[in-house]
Amino acid sequence: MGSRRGDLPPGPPTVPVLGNAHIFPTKQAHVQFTQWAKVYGDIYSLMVGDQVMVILSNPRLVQELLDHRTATTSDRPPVHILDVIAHGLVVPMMRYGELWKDFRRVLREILSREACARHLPIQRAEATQLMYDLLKQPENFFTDIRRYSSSTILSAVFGLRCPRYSDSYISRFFTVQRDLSFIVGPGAIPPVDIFPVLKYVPERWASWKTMAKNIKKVHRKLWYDLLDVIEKRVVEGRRQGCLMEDIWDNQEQFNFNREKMAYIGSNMLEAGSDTTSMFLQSFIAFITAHPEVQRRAQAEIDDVIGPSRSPSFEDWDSLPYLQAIVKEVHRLRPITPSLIPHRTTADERLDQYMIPKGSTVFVNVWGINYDPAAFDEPEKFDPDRFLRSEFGTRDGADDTGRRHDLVFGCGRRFCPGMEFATNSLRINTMNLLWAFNFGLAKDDAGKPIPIDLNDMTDGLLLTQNPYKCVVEPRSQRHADIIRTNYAAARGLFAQFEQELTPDEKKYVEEW
Ligand code: HEM
Repeated sequence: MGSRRGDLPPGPPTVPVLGNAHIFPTKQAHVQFTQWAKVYGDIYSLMVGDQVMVILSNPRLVQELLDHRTATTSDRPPVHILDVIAHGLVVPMMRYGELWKDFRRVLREILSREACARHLPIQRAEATQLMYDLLKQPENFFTDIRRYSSSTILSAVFGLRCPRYSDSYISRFFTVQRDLSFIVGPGAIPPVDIFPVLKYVPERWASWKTMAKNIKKVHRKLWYDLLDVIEKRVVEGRRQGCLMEDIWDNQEQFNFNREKMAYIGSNMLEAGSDTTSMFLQSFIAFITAHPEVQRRAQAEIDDVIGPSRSPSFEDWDSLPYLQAIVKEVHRLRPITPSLIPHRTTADERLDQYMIPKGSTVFVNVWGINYDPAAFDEPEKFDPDRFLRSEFGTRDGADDTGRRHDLVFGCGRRFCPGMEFATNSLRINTMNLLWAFNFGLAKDDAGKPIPIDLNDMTDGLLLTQNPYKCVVEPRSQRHADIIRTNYAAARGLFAQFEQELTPDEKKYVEEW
């Protein structure tokens, strides 16, 4: 146990029993994955006990294995704690099989391009509130963005918006997110997936089991409460067109019982909320730290849109420099820098190596995006690289298998929410640059406080840790248009505010 077979991809030396488990990175894994790629190559392996982990750091290899051989590379490694907490109903970590196919079929249908087009009005209206919030409380931009992304998903999925960061559903959701990230994070519970025998330690010696039970209770209560909102609305004839009402209406056709319905809603919320806000938080950090890029993007926006109206969705195609900025932020801050691992269900050969059935495969997006053989000065924030070449790569770079949407995953596990997410990113990046100047905050002595772009979160999802910046409207005219648009959006919001508490309603009236 722990040793590496001769036909596997190379990797760091192993020790008996543990293999490489003792050096498997528990923090910023993508950074270590990238360092090892420099030593062992674009395909290498790690042994964790007797489990094989393969790390791919080259787009051609990713395409060959995960995009082309999807029948045998679409499973996920087991995560016992999610079986306990969520009965295995968390789609991003769900094992490949009939249950996953049932969920995926529904997600494909309700997150299709046409379905997402139906939700554009509320996405736009929520984005208007984001601008309005930034006008009124610019110092809270970090949480304003998080409110935006969660409220947008809650609105589209449950027809239920949260006008405030502290509103009940949204804050219950954030608690659930925090608990879940903690318990699936490194070191929170013993390594039960590597040593399954640990699952059978009685609860009196395994406090993590009590913790998991408590988290499960809070989770299920939230998801079932949200489902009750939908049921009540449908029964009382107050439908408002959200995604969960579609699922409710088609539950037989979808083969969905109450539990599956409760969890599919939660899946969209969990997978779609922080991913979107984290991108926008990184985006603002980069444009604040690079004022010359910000000014040039604003000049482009002014040419196309001007100060007399706010951006419309259709403007996106006329803004090549902004498109290049968004690509560059995706390159430098991929939200999931090692994606979510896939697992093989048959032996596969890749180049000269064997990848045995049951291997866990990580895509080292970070290493691919920071590869000096592909990108000139890969650490540099340089949106122009995407104007010079399709993928931002240097002359003569090998682009086999390279694609813009790798940050959204591979093969059959490709993110089903990409369309929804992309719409949000387009609307908000246009709005933010049209409406505001983002500048460095100043300390008490009036000295600018630089943003440390290397101060990033640790965990499955990657963004900047909270930072300070000054957010100011670009002119009185811009501010007036934001206020007018927010007032106009109130009509649409009303359909999503049926279930607000009296306190929340009062807030909306006074805000
Ligand atoms: C910037 C925003 C987003 C990014 C970067 C992102 C990225 C990803 C990635 C990398 C995966 C894993 C793909 C793989 O395993 O190969 C994934 C899976 C998933 N995403 Fe997204 N996502 C975003 C937004 C969303 C949104 C808005 C939703 C839903 C409304 C969503 C729903 C899901 C679901 C349900 C899965 C699991 C798919 C499966 O395992 O079959 N995501 N996403």
